[in-house]
Amino acid sequence: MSRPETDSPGAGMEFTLEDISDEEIMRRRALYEPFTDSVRDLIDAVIRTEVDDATVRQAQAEIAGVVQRLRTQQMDGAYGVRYTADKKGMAWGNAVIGLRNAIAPPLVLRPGDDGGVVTDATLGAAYEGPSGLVHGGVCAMLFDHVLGEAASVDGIPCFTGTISVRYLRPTPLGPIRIDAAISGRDGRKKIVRGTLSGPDGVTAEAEGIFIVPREFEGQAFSSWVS
Ligand SMILES: CCCCCCCCCCCC(=O)SCCNC(=O)CCNC(=O)[C@H](O)C(C)(C)COP(=O)(O)OP(=O)(O)OC[C@H]1O[C@@H](n2cnc3c(N)ncnc32)[C@H](O)[C@@H]1OP(=O)(O)O
Repeated sequence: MSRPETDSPGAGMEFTLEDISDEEIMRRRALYEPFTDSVRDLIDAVIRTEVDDATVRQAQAEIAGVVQRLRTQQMDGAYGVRYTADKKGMAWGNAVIGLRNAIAPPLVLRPGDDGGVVTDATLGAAYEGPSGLVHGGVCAMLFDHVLGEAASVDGIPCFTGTISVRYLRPTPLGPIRIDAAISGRDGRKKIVRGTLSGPDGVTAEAEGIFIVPREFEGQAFSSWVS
């Protein structure tokens, strides 16, 4: 299957116009959300299963059959960032928020009290680094996206220029929360700070410089459908 029409503000930064109705967005969400969740379950089951060797081999053959069936009709390349004519953004392949990406937790963001953004998620066995703890790279990835969303509150997507993470204490696997908000602005640059918390409080903090790429100026999204 070919991709929808591409609007190309710069190399490797394409947004793709796919003007579908709200009803069609809802239909796709209703179809793909449980589909992606079942693959998330599969990832968790593969990590934690203790069945015998024959059962593992049989499961592998069945999974290969499903993959073959799905690949009979496939888009070229990655999903991309798509948008409707009224500028609703759909980053459904995104590694952190992607509706169709089973490796995304996925994070669902909401406005914070301070003009920033907040998200709650549960990180299971697939996000492990040290035993029973969240991988440091996963923490950095989640910070990168959530701080980026906080920087993009006016609808114009910002790119990460620089981000630093201070790991204060280990983050246990399980429920987490991230809070982020803009702490300073300088032209196209925004300074954003955030915290990652587990059940016993803040475990890591991050600060980043997020920049509106010149090519994105004036290209605001109205909302982000995840
Ligand atoms: C509802 C919708 C939601 C939308 C929600 C969307 C959320 C998305 C969050 C995703 C976050 C990501 O993963 S983004 C993907 C990871 N990041 C990237 O791939 C970025 C790759 N780098 C680049 O594309 C570029 O280098 C940019 C865009 C960062 C900057 O390029 P540029 O625009 O040409 O910048 P330039 O004119 O040279 O400089 C502008 C100013 O920024 C400073 N500057 C430039 N680069 C950097 C840098 N890396 N770190 C610090 N500062 C920098 C310069 O000193 C200058 O300051 P002064 O002289 O003016 O003081």
